[in-house]
Amino acid sequence: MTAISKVSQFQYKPLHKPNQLIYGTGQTGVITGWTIKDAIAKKLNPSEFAVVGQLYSPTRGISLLIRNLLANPHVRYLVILNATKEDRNAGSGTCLLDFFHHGVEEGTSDTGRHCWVIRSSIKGYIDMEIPLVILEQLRRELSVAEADSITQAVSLVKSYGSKTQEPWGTPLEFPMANDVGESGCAPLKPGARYGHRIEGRTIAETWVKIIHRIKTTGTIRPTGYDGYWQELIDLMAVVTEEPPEFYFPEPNYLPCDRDFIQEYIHQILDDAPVVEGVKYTYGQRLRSWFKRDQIEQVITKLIGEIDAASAVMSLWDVKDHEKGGSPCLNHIWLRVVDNELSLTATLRSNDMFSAWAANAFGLRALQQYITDQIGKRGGIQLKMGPLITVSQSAHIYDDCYDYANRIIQNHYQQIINSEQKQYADPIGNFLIETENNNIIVKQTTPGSGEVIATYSGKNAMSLSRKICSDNPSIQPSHAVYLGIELEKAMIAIKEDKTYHQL
Ligand SMILES: O=c1ccn([C@H]2C[C@H](O)[C@@H](COP(=O)(O)O)O2)c(=O)[nH]1
Repeated sequence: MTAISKVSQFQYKPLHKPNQLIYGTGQTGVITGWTIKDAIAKKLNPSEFAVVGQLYSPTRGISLLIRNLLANPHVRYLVILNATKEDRNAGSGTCLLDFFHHGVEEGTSDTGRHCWVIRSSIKGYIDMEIPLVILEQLRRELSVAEADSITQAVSLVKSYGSKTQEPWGTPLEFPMANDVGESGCAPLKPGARYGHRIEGRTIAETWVKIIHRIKTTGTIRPTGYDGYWQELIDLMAVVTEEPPEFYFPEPNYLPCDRDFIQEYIHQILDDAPVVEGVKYTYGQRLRSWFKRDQIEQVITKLIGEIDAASAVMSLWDVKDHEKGGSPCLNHIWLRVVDNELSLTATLRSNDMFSAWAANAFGLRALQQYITDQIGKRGGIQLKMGPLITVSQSAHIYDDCYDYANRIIQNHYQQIINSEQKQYADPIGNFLIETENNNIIVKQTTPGSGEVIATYSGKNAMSLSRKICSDNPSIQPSHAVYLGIELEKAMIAIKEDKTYHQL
């Protein structure tokens, strides 16, 4: 191809995942894995890149990426960032590089779908609807480079940005098989669609539980962005003990890191000028959009009236219906109970895999700021209460399913096991004894062990049912344990043996 001398502006037109990409007007596509796409985009001028996106899944994501590249033949360069351990673990960048270096062969996916299989040690598939000759052409026409750090990726993009080339062909689009996205990822278990409650000590722990809940019982629905997501409606997450310095697991399996969060917190706490074409920031909505500083308002409100149930901040503007890109975080409410300040945030739409953790860290920083300011200015020393998020559409996009499944596989059971060992059911404990051929159950408070209810009877099933109906929020593992113990007590009475609670 001949280089053209005039500076060109290209518009990237994605066929898939438009909402998850960052666009520029250049000719270089930048692909990251776990590294947040914004982390690289913010170091570039939009004229230097065509698109920046995160590729999570070699088995589903690469095919969509290739479809997008075929629809945008002005993209002549690719920079694939394989920077972190998580990027390399995921393997999607490596598999994509292998596609360009070694090509594909005909085969079947793990679920038996006929497809192109990438010649790579990592499983990666491309839809059969794309002809081989086109894939071969794409491999020839694009210059592909791997970067092992953000700095290297940025300098590669900048070096490509200085060259301008003609598009290698005309945009191409290929049919999608109907089953893409919907089949093979049906919820594993039936369950309620509305109003789940999840609690965890830290954001990291709560996140794993959220991912598990949505992946196992969420409903699969079209996203409106050429894809599918799995969704629960009105999912409440309660984070009880996130430490002030924030907890990041080692190695960090969250889709955000400390550096990203340090930057992100400013978007929530600090005002930002309104710039045409630039989306809202939460800080702007809170500090100035409505011509009021709402953060200041709630601090003043609570100092003046610590029991106020009206410490509200609103981010939704009624004009948001008139244009796209409305804020996902809409309402924040603060409440002081027993000298602790809780913060409840309502998000109309929440990407629980990629965005929730960052949203939660940002909100926790806001909660900390308000707690500190009430202390400093009002002399009222409050403890940090829980952070509560209510995610109305709580979803996981289909291109994150592979990662989500891996997170569940690697971390979920461990978290549940350690929780179950703590026997910390907020409804308290049950002390079981037998007396005169009766089972006696005393319910005690979790803290001081004060007896708050006594149940007695001969039948384990009736007693279990009564206790569960009186305590509907009993933890499932606690209920199971209770049932087993009551049954053992009943058998001991029948066989005239001594019963000891375990
Ligand atoms: O702070 C944010 C901002 C965005 N999103 C996600 C939710 C949706 O998946 C998508 C926004 O899409 P719309 O609802 O605006 O179309 O981004 C979040 O989860 N948190």
